Amino acid sequence: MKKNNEVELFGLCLVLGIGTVVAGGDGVQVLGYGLSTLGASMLGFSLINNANPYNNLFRALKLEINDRVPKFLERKETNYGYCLTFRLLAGMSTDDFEKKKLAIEQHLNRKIEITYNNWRIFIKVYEKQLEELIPYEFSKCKGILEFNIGKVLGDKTLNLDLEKAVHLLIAGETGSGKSTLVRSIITNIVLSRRKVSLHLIDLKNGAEFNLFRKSNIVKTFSRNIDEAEVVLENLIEEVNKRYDLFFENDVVDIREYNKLKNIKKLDYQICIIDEFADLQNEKGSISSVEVLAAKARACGVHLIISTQRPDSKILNGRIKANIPCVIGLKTMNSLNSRIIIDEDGLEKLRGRGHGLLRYGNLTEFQSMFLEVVKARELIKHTYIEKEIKREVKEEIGKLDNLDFIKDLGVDIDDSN
Ligand SMILES: Nc1ncnc2c1ncn2[C@@H]1O[C@H](COP(=O)(O)OP(=O)(O)OP(=O)(O)O)[C@@H](O)[C@H]1O
Repeated sequence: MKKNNEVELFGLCLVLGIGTVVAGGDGVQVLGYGLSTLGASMLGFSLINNANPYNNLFRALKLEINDRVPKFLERKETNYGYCLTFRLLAGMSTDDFEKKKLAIEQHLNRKIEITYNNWRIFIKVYEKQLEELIPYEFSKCKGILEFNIGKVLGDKTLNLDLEKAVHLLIAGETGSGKSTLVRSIITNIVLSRRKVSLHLIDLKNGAEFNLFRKSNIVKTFSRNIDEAEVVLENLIEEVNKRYDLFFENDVVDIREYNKLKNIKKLDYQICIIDEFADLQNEKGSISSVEVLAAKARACGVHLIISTQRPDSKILNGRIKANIPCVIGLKTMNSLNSRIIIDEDGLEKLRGRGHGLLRYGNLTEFQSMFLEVVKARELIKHTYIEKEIKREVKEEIGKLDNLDFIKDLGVDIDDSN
C-alpha cells in the first residue's frame, strides 16, 4: 500500500502533542512544537525532510522505486542560484535523472546541472541564463596548452587543456561562431607566451588567419592545398622523429623528454586548419590529417580543426575516434548534431558562439567574442618581435664563428 509520510507525521503530531500543519504548493509542511518535535525526533523522523516539495514532481516523472522517491536533504543558496540535494534510492542512478533533465528544467523554468557523489544527487539550479555576449579577455592558464574558451552557466570560465585533450574539432553551421572561437583560441596561444609554434592552414585564401600571419609564433602559413600538403607531411615526419628520440632516450612523452639534461628541448606545435573538409578532394590530405590525429598523441604535436560541413564522410570514424574533444556549435538539425557530438542538442543552440563541449561530459558554454580589429590590436606587438628576430638571425648568419652566441645560450636553430 502507498505510504504518505506527511499524513503519518501529521498523525504522530496529533498523538504526541501540539502540531501545526501548513499546506501549500507542492506538498504539506508540518511544523511541530514541544512534545511533537521531541516525539518525532525520538522516533528518528526529520520534520524538515518529510516536507519534500519535489515528491510530486518525482512521482510524475516516475523517478520512484516501490512508491518511494529520492529523499530531499537540503536546499543551499549559491552564487549561481541554488543547489538541491537528494538521497539516491538503491536501484536508481544518475542516468535516471539525466533522462528527465529537460522535464525538471521545464518544471523549474531554469537550467540545471546534475551531479552525483556518495549516494547524493545534487541538482544545481541556475537562476541566471548563460550570457549572450562575453567580451574577450585574456587570462593566463596553468597548463602549457591550456586556454580559456568562454563561460559556462554560473558565470564560471571554461578552460580547455589541449595537452590533455590532444586534438580539438570545432564544428557548426555557417554563422555559428567558428571563426570567432578559433580567433580567440589563437589569440590566447599567442598572448600566453609559451614555447609553442603554430602552423596555420587557411584555405579561404588566408582571409581568416591573415591577422596572425606575422605573429612571432607562426611557423608556417598555408593558403592552398599544395602548401598545406607539405606542412602536414613535414609534421608527420616530425612526429616520427620525436618518437624515435623518445625511444632512444627511454622516455614516453614530450614532458619527460624535455626534463632530460643536455638535450635541445622540443617545442609544442599546433596545426590549426580552417575548414578541413576543403582538404578532402585533394588526394592524400584528409588522410594526412587522419594519420596525424592518430599518431600525434604524446609528442607535443596537436591539431585544431574546424568544419562547417557535418558530413559523416568527413567526420568519419577514424577522425572521431582520434579526436574525442569536440566543440559543437549550432547546426541546422538534430541529424547534423548527432554527426558532431553523437547526440541531439546543437540544433537547439542560438548560434553566435553558443556551444556544447563534448569532452567526456557535455558542457554548455558561450564563447568569448573577439573581433578581428581587437585581436590585431592585442597581438600586434608580436609582429615586431618576429621582425626583430628575423633581423637578428640575418646578422648572425653573416658571422663566421657562432660559438660565442651558443655560449650566451641563444638558440640559433629556432626558426620561429
Ligand atoms: N562568441 C560570440 N559572441 C557574440 N557574437 C558572436 C560570437 N561568435 C560569433 N558571433 C557573431 O556571429 C556571427 C558569425 O560568427 P563567425 O563568423 O565567427 O561564424 P562562422 O561559424 O565562422 O561563420 P562562417 O562559417 O560563415 O565564417 C558574427 O556576426 C559574429 O559577430
